[in-house]
Amino acid sequence: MGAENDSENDPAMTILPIDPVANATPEALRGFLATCRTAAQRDGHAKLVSISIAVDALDPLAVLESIFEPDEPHFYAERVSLDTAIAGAEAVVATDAHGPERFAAAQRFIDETLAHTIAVGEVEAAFGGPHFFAAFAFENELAPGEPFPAARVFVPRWQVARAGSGTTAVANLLVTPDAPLELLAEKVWRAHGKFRTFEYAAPEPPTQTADARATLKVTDQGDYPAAVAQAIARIAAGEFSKIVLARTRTVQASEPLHPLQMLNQLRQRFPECHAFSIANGRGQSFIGATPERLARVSRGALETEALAGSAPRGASATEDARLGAELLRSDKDRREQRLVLDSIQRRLTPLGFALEFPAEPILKKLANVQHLLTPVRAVLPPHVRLLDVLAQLHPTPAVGGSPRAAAIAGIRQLEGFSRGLYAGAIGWINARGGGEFFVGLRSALVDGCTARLFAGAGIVAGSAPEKERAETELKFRAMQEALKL
Ligand SMILES: C=C(O[C@H]1C=CC=C(C(=O)O)[C@@H]1O)C(=O)O
Repeated sequence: MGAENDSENDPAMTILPIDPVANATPEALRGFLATCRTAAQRDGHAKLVSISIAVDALDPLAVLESIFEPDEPHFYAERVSLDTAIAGAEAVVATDAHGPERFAAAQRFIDETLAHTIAVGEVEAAFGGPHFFAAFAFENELAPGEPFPAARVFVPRWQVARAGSGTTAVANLLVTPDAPLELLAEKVWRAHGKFRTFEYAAPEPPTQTADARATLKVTDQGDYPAAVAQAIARIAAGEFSKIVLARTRTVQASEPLHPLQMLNQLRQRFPECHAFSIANGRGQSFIGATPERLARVSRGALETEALAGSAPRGASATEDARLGAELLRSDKDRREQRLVLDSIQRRLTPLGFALEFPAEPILKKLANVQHLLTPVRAVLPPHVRLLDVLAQLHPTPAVGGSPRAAAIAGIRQLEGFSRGLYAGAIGWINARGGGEFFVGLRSALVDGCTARLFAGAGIVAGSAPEKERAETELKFRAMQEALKL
C-alpha cells in the first residue's frame, strides 16, 4: 500500500484555497461552513465538506483503538513494510450495491459524491482529501442477513493516515441546505482540536486482555479432504482446470474478542501483508492480514500480482531455502500460479493495458507460509479506472478458479457456506482515482465471543486432499496466533 498522490489526475471535486490551520478560529470555521451551506442551497444538494490537516505523528491504529465504538463502522488498513496505515470511522455518506454491476454502481456513487464535494487544506498531501472505503464480497449476490452486503462504500466522518513520517487527519461532514451551522462548527472544532493534539486512551483494564481470555471451543465445518477429492474428480472430468476450495473454523472464546487487539498482533507478525479490519457498526468485524494485492493505482500506473502456490516455511535457513526451491520447481504449484497470471492478462488486455512482468515467479515469504508471486505493472490507459480493473479481475483464479463461471458454480456446491468478505476485494479510492485493493484472505469474521476463520487452497490436477488440508492449516495459523490459540 502506498500514499496515493496522483498528481496527474485532477480531482473531480471543488478545492477551495483556504488554509484551515491558518484560519483556525471558530469564527473562520463558521464562515467557511456558511459558504458551503450557501453552495448547498444554490445547488439544491447537500455538500460533502472535507477538511484535511497535517498533524503530529500518530499511529492510526492507536487512534482507532482510542476512539473505537462497536456501534460505528470503521475501516483500517496497514502495510508495515511500506510504512503506511489508514484508519477511518463513522460513515458520513454510504451506499450498498449488489449484482454483476456492483463495481459500476460504486463508481457512480463516488462520482456523484465528488461532484458535490468541497475540499480544503492539505488535499495534496499523502492521504489528503476524502477517501472512499470499500468492501466487495466474494459473490455479487448475498442472502439477506449477512453481516456485510455484496458491496459497501463509505466516506468516514474522520480519517487518520500515516505515510512514512507524515500524518494527515481528515474531517468529513455533510452540509445540507438547512444545516445547523453552529452545531456543525462546534463539532468540527472539537474534532480539529482532538487530532492536532491527540491523547491516546489509557490502557484497558487487565481482564480485557487477550491473555485473560480462554478458548472454549474450536469447531470445523464440513469434510474438507472429501470436498477436495470431489473437486479433483471434477477436474479430471474436464469441468474446470482449477478451483480454490475454502473451509471455515469457528472459535468460541470465554470473553468478547477485540478486533483491534487482534490486528495489533497481525501487523507485528505479518509486516509484508496488508493488515485490515472493516467493521459494520453492528458489532461485527472482518479482519485479517492478507498477502495478496488485487490492484493499486497511483501516478497513472497499475500494479497487480499473480499470487498462488504455497509451501511451509522451514525451521532452519537451509530447510527454508530447500522448501522455497522446491516450490519454485513444483509443476503443480507453477500451473496453479500460471493460471492466475494468464487470467490477469486475458482480462486486462481488452481494457488497453500492456502488462509488464518478469518471466519467472519469485517467492513471497510470510511468517507461516511462502508463495509464488509474479508482480505485474502497467500504465493506466486513458479513461480506465481502478474499479473497472476490479470488475475485470475479481475473482482471480487465486481465489476462484478457471474457467471462472464453472469454478464459482463448483465452489457453491462443494463448500456449503457463504464466503461473505472472505476472498472479496477490500480497499479505498481517493478523490483523484488513486487507491488500493487487496484480497480478504487469512481472515476472520469476529462477532462478540466468536471468530469464524477462513482458509482455502487452489486445487489443480495433481493436488492431494491431505496436502491441501495441511496447507489450509498453515494458513489458519495467522489468525489462530492473533487469537492466541
Ligand atoms: C485462498 C487462499 O490463498 C490463495 C492465495 C495464495 C496461495 C494460494 C494457494 O496456494 O492455494 C491461494 O490461491 C487463502 O489463503 O485462503
